[in-house]
Amino acid sequence: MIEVRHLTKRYGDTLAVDDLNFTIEKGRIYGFLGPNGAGKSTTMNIITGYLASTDGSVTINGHDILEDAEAAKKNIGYLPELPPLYFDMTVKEYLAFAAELKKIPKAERKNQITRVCATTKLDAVQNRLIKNLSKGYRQRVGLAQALLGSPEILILDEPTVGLDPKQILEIRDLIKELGKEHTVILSSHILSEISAVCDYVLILSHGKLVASDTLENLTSLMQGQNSLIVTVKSSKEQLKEILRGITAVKEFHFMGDCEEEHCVKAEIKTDPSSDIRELLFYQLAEKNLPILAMQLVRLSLEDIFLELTADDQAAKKVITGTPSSPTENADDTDTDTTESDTKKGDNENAVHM
Ligand SMILES: Nc1ncnc2c1ncn2[C@@H]1O[C@H](COP(=O)(O)OP(=O)(O)OP(=O)(O)O)[C@@H](O)[C@H]1O
Repeated sequence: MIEVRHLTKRYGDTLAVDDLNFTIEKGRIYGFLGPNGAGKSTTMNIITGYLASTDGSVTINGHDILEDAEAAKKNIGYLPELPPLYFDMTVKEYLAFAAELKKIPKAERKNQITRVCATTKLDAVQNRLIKNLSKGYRQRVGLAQALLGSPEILILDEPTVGLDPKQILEIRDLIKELGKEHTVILSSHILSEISAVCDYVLILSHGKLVASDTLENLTSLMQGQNSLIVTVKSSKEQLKEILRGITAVKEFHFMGDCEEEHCVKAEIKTDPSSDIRELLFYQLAEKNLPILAMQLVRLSLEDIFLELTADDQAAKKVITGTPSSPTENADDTDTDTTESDTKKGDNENAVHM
């Protein structure tokens, strides 16, 4: 439906969008997630034909957004971050004006305006000046404008920014409703927003795509990134020997100083499906090495989002498609640990946290 290939945008020296590739399929609500400045608005402006790319292509239902702009744009309804509303017009006047700009045939305009006002629940304020509407209602006017012409795809840039909590819930409900009839792409820098509304997530960081998957898969992938933090009364060598013998241990590293004497603290990463707590307990007990503390840490969607978008390293960790995709980072980025180790004979490609 939408094919984005090698999309790149430079503003002078700033690389705002860096070789993006993704496909948007019909009938889903896509979340475009990333911190401020990640390149979300730039990408949306290019997809909707408001901005030219430096390189790469965007096709919408087979129509190139630059070469076949009119046919491509017919498929898209766009709500920009700052909708271009005319405050001195009434809602009805503004929608009539927008319908004309979209070249909707005159005979169809009235019906279309009635329909979009009903969908966005604007009936009661149709004759009010836009400047007298609340921000939530102005956002509905922007949405109504996007719905004119019955486009298959709706692209909404930060649709809830600046709204109060009640208005946010109302707009989210409206977007979910619209998702039943349209393919929706929604950008946000708020994770909870994406989790509440979308079923597929594209995470952008520094202009690059760092994750692309269903919300369900991303969540299970994240749950797979469990780690265990243990404090054991032993030497590093003794604990290393035991951890190297447990197949489910993918990697481990020693953490800072222990409060107790003669003990070590380590963070251990395991296979997604394995819980090694009991096994570790018995093996340590067999060697007379008491466990002083053990804590299972499950990463939340938020932790992963922060990890993926935190810094330039994020661009090297790409998660796409399946929950089993590797998330290894080949760089040694350990900063707050005193020593690190990986399984399988300190494989140079293996990673620690
Ligand atoms: N017209 C412009 N001229 C120069 N640099 C720009 C321009 N527009 C955006 N940028 C830069 O491009 C990068 C991406 O910006 P963009 O607005 O696309 O990000 P975003 O993810 O939408 O962020 P936000 O949520 O803050 O809108 C940023 O570094 C921004 O400063």
